[in-house]
Amino acid sequence: MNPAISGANRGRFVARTVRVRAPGKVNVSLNVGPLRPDGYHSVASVYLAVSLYEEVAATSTEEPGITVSIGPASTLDLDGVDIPLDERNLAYKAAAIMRDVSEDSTGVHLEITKRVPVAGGMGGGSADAAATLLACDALWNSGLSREELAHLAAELGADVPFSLLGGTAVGLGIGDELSPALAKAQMDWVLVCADYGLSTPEVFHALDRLRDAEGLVIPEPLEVDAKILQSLRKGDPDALSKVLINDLQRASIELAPELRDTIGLGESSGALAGIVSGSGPTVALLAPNPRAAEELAEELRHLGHNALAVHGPVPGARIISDTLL
Ligand SMILES: C[C@@](CO)(OP(=O)(O)O)[C@H](O)COP(=O)(O)OP(=O)(O)OC[C@H]1O[C@@H](n2ccc(N)nc2=O)[C@H](O)[C@@H]1O
Ligand SMILES: Nc1ncnc2c1ncn2[C@@H]1O[C@H](COP(=O)(O)OP(=O)(O)O)[C@@H](O)[C@H]1O
Repeated sequence: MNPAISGANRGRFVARTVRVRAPGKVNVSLNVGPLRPDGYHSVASVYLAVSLYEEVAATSTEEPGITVSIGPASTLDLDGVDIPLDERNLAYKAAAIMRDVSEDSTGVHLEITKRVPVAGGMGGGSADAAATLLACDALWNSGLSREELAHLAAELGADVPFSLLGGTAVGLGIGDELSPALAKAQMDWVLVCADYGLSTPEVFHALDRLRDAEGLVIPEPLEVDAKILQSLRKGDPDALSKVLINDLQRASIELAPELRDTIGLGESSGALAGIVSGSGPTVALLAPNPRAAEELAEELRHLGHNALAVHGPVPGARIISDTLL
């Protein structure tokens, strides 16, 4: 039973806050197949969870309903950035789904601490959804297994199951059919964040247009290059740098041509290789070691870029505190 309405507290509402953090991701490889009748594209991707985290604090409220706010500890400049706080917010949607499957649900307020660039190709909204699923599961004692939560996650978006799982994983289907992959060592990256976003569906459409114009037909089933998994398994950044691939990259560059320069600048400043993360516009630069990543980030910041050293793999969504107020 929910501690807020149990035992000594019966009859008196006691609010409880469950705080969860969930990572953003980089697609180390992303192969994209043809457009499917349901509007999605089949993909084969290797996801890597990186040390840039969203946090969701879910607080039970006596008033029924779901409310969402952006927390003051957010590190993004959110001026002019469009994050809906109503039922269109992915965290709101996740809480609504959990409410439907929980017997002991209450009202809930979700405070999101945003650190992953919005519409940046790093799955920030998906991390909020994954964190909210886990937080509401705890808050309402729903007792769902990780597998059941992953099922609900897939209803919320292609990237949401991975933020729940974390680590390194191969994603097939639309990216939601996950198999964990081994990664022996941490890889070091520098994320170069843009001050604008790209719409994921628009980037997929741009790729379709480019391929149609070329008459390019992608054979299926899609597969992940075994060399990607070998280099991750060995923890060999040099080998990994030679096989990074993102089919969406040229579409992102078509919509935001300066991304090509950002990758070039990173590579000429010491990165082993650079790649657009997912649909972009965040650029992920692979560094040979943690120190090189810090130095590269510093150098790029000096040149006026918003650059951040991170590492991965890191774990998926985790509860970090659970407090009765
Ligand atoms: C491209 C990727 C790579 O990991 O990440 P982002 O760049 O968004 O972070 C993902 O495939 C994005 O996943 P996610 O952002 O969860 O997508 P969803 O909300 O489910 O879908 C948004 C829209 O993107 C397009 N979409 C998404 C996934 C997919 N496999 N094929 C698609 O065509 C569809 O137009 C869909 O309506
Ligand atoms: N919790 C949320 N955080 C960020 N964006 C959200 C959220 N909920 C809905 N959105 C909408 O989803 C879009 C894509 O968000 P995001 O997950 O940050 O990007 P991406 O799909 O590129 O990884 C945003 O432009 C925003 O309008």
